[in-house]
Amino acid sequence: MLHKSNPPDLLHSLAEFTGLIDRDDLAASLCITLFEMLQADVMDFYRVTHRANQRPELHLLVEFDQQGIRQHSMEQLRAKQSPTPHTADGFLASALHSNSGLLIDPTGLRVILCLNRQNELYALLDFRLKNGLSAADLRMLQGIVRIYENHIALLDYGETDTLTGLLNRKTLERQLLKIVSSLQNLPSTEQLQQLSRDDETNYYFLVVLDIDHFKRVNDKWGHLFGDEVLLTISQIKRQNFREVDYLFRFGGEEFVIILGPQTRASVAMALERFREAVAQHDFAQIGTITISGGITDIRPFEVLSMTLGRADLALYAAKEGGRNQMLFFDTLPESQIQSGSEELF
Ligand SMILES: Nc1nc2c(ncn2[C@@H]2O[C@H](COP(=O)(O)OP(=O)(O)OP(=O)(O)O)[C@@H](O)[C@H]2O)c(=O)[nH]1
Repeated sequence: MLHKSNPPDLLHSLAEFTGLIDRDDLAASLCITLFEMLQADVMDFYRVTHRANQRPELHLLVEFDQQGIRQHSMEQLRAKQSPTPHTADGFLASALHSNSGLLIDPTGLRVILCLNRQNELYALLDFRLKNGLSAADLRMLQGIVRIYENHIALLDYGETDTLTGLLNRKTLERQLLKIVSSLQNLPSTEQLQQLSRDDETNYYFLVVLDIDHFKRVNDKWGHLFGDEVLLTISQIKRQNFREVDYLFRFGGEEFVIILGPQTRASVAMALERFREAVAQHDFAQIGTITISGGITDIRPFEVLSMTLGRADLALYAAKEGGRNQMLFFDTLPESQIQSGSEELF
């Protein structure tokens, strides 16, 4: 039985969460709405991530019980270097593989809601109740889930670039801010501030990518062909990176990727694989296209323009050095950094 059956209160809660644009805040707000509405003992919100040919992974983002609410973000979980997915018990595991929107265990006191995004499982809400739910309660729950899913779809629409479907520039600023904030709360902040990078530690990296001689493509084949190249490269990018990597179209023919936390070597490997996949792709009529990239680590206490500035310097060096290559900022000679920094910072 619904604990809070007062429609104005429920409407107020719904209005609150549809006013939010941050997905972590949205998850917490949904939990608060439902926790207040149901006679729940415990409520857990899991984000589900997918990788090609692997089982979906669960990440516990919100825990709510009689002690209160504990909220985590994907960035916090990753920055703590504990991206280890949550181990699912039997009921959670069955929810991961079911197409149903709602699962109720035989006692009627444990319920899992499946939240979808673009026909893919996006999150699971697992709650334990004091009393079972009536048919009317279930319909109400399903309605709230649909409002949440529609809101996520609208947020996606506002955060993506229409041509490529990648995240847009506005979203990059917000995402970087979240990562930088999660880094500055770590005990190892000092080490992350140091300029030199070791091979074993995991860092976040930002990469700026630029299509080589793209103007020639537009000039020779026209903008429609140019747009097709942008689209194809975005698709190759999606196939080569994980769902948890952030892929942005920064503007025109420039792309940004945020990777991590991972080692320098694994970033180099992923980017090399992507560079090769583009270089080996046969672009209809046009033939071969290559890309260049500049890579830098993301440091605590810095703003986007500083991170981008370092990556841009490395990209510039990659172009100067013959294109079709990815360069780390910290491999540039001091003279190149000095002269570039004067222009950029
Ligand atoms: N088709 C298409 N072209 C775009 C878009 N945005 C930017 N461009 C084109 O991208 C080209 C960028 O050219 P430049 O910055 O001069 O550099 P480039 O030819 O790529 O050469 P390098 O970067 O030095 O290798 C210009 O011709 C822009 O018009 C877009 O959305 N669609």
